[in-house]
Amino acid sequence: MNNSLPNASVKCLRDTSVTAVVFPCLYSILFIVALVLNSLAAWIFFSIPSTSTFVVFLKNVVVADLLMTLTIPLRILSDAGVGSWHLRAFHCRYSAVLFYITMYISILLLGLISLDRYLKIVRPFGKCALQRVRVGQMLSAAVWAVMLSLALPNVILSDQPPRISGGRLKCSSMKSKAGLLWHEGFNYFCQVIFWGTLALMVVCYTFISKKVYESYKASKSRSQAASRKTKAKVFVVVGVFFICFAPFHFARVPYTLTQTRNMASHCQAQNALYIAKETTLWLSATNVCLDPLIYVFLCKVFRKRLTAALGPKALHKGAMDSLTATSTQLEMSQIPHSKRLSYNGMPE
Ligand SMILES: Nc1ncnc2c1ncn2[C@@H]1O[C@H](COP(=O)(O)OP(=O)(O)O)[C@@H](O)[C@H]1O
Repeated sequence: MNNSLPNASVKCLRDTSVTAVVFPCLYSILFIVALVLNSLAAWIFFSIPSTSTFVVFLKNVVVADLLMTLTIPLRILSDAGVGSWHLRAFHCRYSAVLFYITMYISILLLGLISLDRYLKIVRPFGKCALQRVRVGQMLSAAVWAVMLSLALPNVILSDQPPRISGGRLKCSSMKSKAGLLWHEGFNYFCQVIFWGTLALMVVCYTFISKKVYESYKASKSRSQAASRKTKAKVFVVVGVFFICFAPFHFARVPYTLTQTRNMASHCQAQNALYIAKETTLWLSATNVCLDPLIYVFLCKVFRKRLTAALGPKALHKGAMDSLTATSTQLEMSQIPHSKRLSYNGMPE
């Protein structure tokens, strides 16, 4: 393996004619929406006591999403080419790393949330170790600690004087040989995190969906349409997760190889892969706006606090009902109360 920065990569100037205009605009919109939604979510969540692992994980997702949102302004300036190369270098070394880590922390936490919902159905009343608040807090802390410490070499090993040869500074040009090696290895590790979490979610939600369907049948519900709708809604969370993150994970591997090995020696191909990576990364980042919707749909306590905060008049009951109807919470009004099983796994 050739661990040195390929000459082709250094010589090939990054074409930023499109990215310098389009991405700052796209990220600006994302920043405003994400800041409003996540600040509101944080304000509500931190008035809710951590009485379940579910709330613990959701609180951690809010913190990760808020941190990720705060890195966006620097990304906007860096993409737009505003400021000196020092700003771009700061983005490469610190801000971009934090952006990626918080993204993967969110992914891991969403995996833990699906596992938690699954356990809630298997043991609605019993408490296994994973359902204890203390264990939830320790697991969340472990996720943060592992991700932060494993990404630290990405910061430390970006210590080379940046090579700017006319075009935009490439983050990989600030890395030593060891830095490039770690960057590539850590990116493979992140691929495992994403595809592993996706597999876990598919298994958990398939099981949840099956249980919800059985719950319908047991109630001898006449509404087959409602049952079908329920099953479809169950997959909304997994579907959104896949659509947001999968394209980036397909684009990331070949792009990383252009950074670390002599792959795609054609400059045009390198630029195309860069644009593909940037576009799909923006799509992944939109997840920071979608997570707050999950809180509304899945977390009853959150929904109650939100309604109270916005005031009963401000949020018309009809509007709230339609929100709940499109939710994945799957409250089953046709089912006798004693047999109801909601998507969030709790007998309502
Ligand atoms: N999955 C990841 N986790 C943590 N840091 C990452 C990850 N992927 C890339 N990085 C770091 O983020 C910075 C920007 O990387 P990258 O987006 O590949 O560069 P560029 O903007 O030049 O395409 C680099 O320091 C890189 O090591």
